[in-house]
Amino acid sequence: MSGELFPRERADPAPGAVLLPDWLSAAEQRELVDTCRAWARPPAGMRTTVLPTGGVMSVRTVCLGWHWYPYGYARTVVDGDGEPVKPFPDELRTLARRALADAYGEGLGDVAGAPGYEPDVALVNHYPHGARMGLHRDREERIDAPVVSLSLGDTALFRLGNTETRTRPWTDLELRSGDLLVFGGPSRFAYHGVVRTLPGTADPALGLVGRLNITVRQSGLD
Ligand SMILES: O=C(O)CCC(=O)C(=O)O
Ligand SMILES: [Fe+2]
Repeated sequence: MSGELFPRERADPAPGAVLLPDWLSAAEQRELVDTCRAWARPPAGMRTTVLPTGGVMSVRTVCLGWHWYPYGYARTVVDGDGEPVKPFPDELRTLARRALADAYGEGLGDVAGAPGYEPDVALVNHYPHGARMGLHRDREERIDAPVVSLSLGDTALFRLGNTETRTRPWTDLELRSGDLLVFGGPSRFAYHGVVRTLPGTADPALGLVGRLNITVRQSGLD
């Protein structure tokens, strides 16, 4: 982001987890926000998710490729309008492969599922002011290929925990617009969540109220 005295640096908060700040250019961010708007439109558009406990998630979500619901994947929006999920776009496949190459570099060959990455699902979450996401694991996927996460809009306070428990140790990371976070290898099934977002921190030129997060994944389903 502009106004930084020193460039924000790459971080390796846990084995297999890599944060690349400002990975997306301003133009790429604007384009992705526009594309997310198109994905969010019905049919199979952005919806509110109700958990089996009856709780309502504070983010709103649209899925591509496979529809995530608590807790599984389907080809149609089984907990919404029932329409077929929108296809997983080639542009996200290309972007996610570039993300793994940049995050892991020469170590890519040692990360489970990173060589030959074939992502086929994306979850696009919109965080209005006040939204958060409790600690959870992304575990509806059948394989351990990395998750690629892109952040747009308001800054988030993201908590990366451990694979065993919902409790400490964890590392809190600031995810700003344009940041890339990859979690694969030993971090693939780590607990994680969004503690809060910081309203009004996005560049107004992005034209986005709140925060968007895109996670790209490989489901292992067919
Ligand atoms: O918004 C984020 O940064 C994380 C989203 C997430 O964990 C998920 O969609 O499963
Ligand atoms: Fe997640």
